[in-house]
Amino acid sequence: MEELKTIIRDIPDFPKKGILFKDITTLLADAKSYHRMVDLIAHRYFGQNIAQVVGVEARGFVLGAALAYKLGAGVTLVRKPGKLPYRTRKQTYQLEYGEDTLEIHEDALQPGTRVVIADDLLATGGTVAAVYELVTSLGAEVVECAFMTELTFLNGRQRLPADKVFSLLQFD
Ligand SMILES: O=P(O)(O)OC[C@H]1O[C@H](OP(=O)(O)OP(=O)(O)O)[C@H](O)[C@@H]1O
Ligand SMILES: Nc1ncnc2[nH]cnc12
Repeated sequence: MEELKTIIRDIPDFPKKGILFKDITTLLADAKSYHRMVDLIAHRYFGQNIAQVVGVEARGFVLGAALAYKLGAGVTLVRKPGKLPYRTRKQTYQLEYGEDTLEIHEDALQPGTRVVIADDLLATGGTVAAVYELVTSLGAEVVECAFMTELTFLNGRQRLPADKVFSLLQFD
């Protein structure tokens, strides 16, 4: 895991002064590291009847789609406002460096569908808490929220039930 962590690049003061941005593009571009990261996360959910992976725009799509393919699941998109064409549910939230809104199609998930929510990074947890709310409001069952990386010092996991968070790489 230490090897995977070193491939992630730190960018100070992006997108705002005081934020240390974890740039995962370097990990994604490295074929061996990207495949290893996806394989390690997917392994956790084999045999668990995951029907859908919910990917969070935009970086969450890169993990979510690969994970869904490995698990034989479908992909459900949670997108930034105004991008989904059909009727949507919306949730506004705070994240480490601002405020945003996310949307899901109101017919995207059937009640009882077993889902994994996938995103690249857990920081304050505002984003994933909003996605969790959207997904559960449709009646789906969240098996777990899976992240490539977690900034543990921001305590984002406290925004979710204790048994619903998994991150592959942690930064203290
Ligand atoms: O835990 P939080 O404090 O909510 O922050 C984490 C979120 O921030 C980033 O998304 P961003 O909104 O920057 O979007 P992007 O994936 O489109 O770059 C990241 O991909 C997570 O979704
Ligand atoms: N520090 C950070 N680095 C990368 N993505 C983020 N999303 C929220 N906080 C972030």
